[in-house]
Amino acid sequence: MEKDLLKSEDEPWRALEFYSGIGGMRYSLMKAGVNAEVVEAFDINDKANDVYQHNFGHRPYQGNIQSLTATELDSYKARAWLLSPPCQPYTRQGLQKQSGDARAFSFLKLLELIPHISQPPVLLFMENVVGFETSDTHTKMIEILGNSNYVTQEFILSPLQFGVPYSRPRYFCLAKRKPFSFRCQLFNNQLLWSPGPLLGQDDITVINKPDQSEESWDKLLQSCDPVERFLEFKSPSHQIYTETDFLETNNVATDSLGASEKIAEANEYESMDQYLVPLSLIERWGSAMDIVYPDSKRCCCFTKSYYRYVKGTGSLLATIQVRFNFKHAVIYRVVCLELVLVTYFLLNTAHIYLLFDVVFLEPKKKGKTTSLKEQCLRYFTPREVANLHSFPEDFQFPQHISLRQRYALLGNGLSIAVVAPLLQYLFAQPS
Ligand SMILES: C[S@@+](CC[C@H](N)C(=O)[O-])C[C@H]1O[C@@H](n2cnc3c(N)ncnc32)[C@H](O)[C@@H]1O
Repeated sequence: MEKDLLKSEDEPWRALEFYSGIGGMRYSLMKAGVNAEVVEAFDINDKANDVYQHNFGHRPYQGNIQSLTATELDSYKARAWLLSPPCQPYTRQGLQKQSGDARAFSFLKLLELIPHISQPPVLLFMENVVGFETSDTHTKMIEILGNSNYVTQEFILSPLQFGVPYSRPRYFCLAKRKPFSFRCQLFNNQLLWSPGPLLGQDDITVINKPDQSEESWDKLLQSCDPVERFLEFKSPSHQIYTETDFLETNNVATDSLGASEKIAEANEYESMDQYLVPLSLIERWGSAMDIVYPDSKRCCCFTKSYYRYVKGTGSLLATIQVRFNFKHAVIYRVVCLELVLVTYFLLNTAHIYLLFDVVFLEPKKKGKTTSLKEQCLRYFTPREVANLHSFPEDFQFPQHISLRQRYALLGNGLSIAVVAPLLQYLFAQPS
């Protein structure tokens, strides 16, 4: 084995975390339990860096990754690179300018530096949106990695495949520099849609695209926990701190200065009011909303525009379950019809026509919007989105990060439930 690839067994892998955001990759590395340390993280966004610093006690290098040089990268002596570059150049909703999009330049620059680094990384892990795998950036990445002696295995996986009721399929590229190799080499240079290899299933059938039949979809969803397990507020009632509650729970002397500011602060994030979906939005966008219930086994991907827009940015939670299904509709009409007939025989008056209207027209008038209004729709809270991204309980936002910023940072993030086993698989050495 080349001298520069060697490291003693108990020496941790030195890793660089590019596009570190709020630290999803670092949490995944911790969760994976591999012997690795992040020696530097890089992000241009100061708010993301505030959150990172708050949780890890280290402020990432704040600057444009595009301006890093081969000499600077060499100086970290890092053997593993973890990257989650911007997704916008490849998203279906975007312009799909791919390598022509300025937001792709820094990643392309890093790739181009690899052949010029005296000790290029031994392990490389990259995350992006589905769509990246057909882009010209992907072609370029595979070409550079191939020419630089790497072997790759690629995956498209979603938290749903790991028991989390959250649909967020993402593309992942795992690369190892030869003579390092993957535990199962059958999957070299393949795109896999199954977590099978991560679970030790080395069956060649995992290479096939997933079975999209309703039956296999149902089976997958049934293996997920209900959404309820990820909620911080389980009851529909609003939870607003009173001054006494706050003072009691925080052991604050009643005469202490600044208590009311603290209450206001607590209210800002503890109150449910701010999470309720306004009726005007329900009236306008109700039919386009993705509504889930506490017992649902799936919710939609939260994007960085969640809470700013309701359409296509993530699911909303119905806190009061009023599901008017076919069975209920039949029972409703039978009961009402009996009522009409009884009334007719008892009263035999013109009011009967009015009752007929109620029985037969009311359910039709009850459009989706009406029933949505009754369901007390609310946004998932940032903590709940973090839970669905499998962030640890001790992850926190510093107080000065606004609600919108919290959603935006989380929307850029990744699923630890998916990334941790992938990292475990990448860092494992075949015996
Ligand atoms: C898809 S997000 C990655 C989020 C991260 N994995 C997490 O867990 O939060 C991309 C991140 O890259 C940062 N970024 C984008 N372009 C950059 C550049 N040229 N230099 C440094 N950081 C950049 C953004 O600020 C953003 O935080």
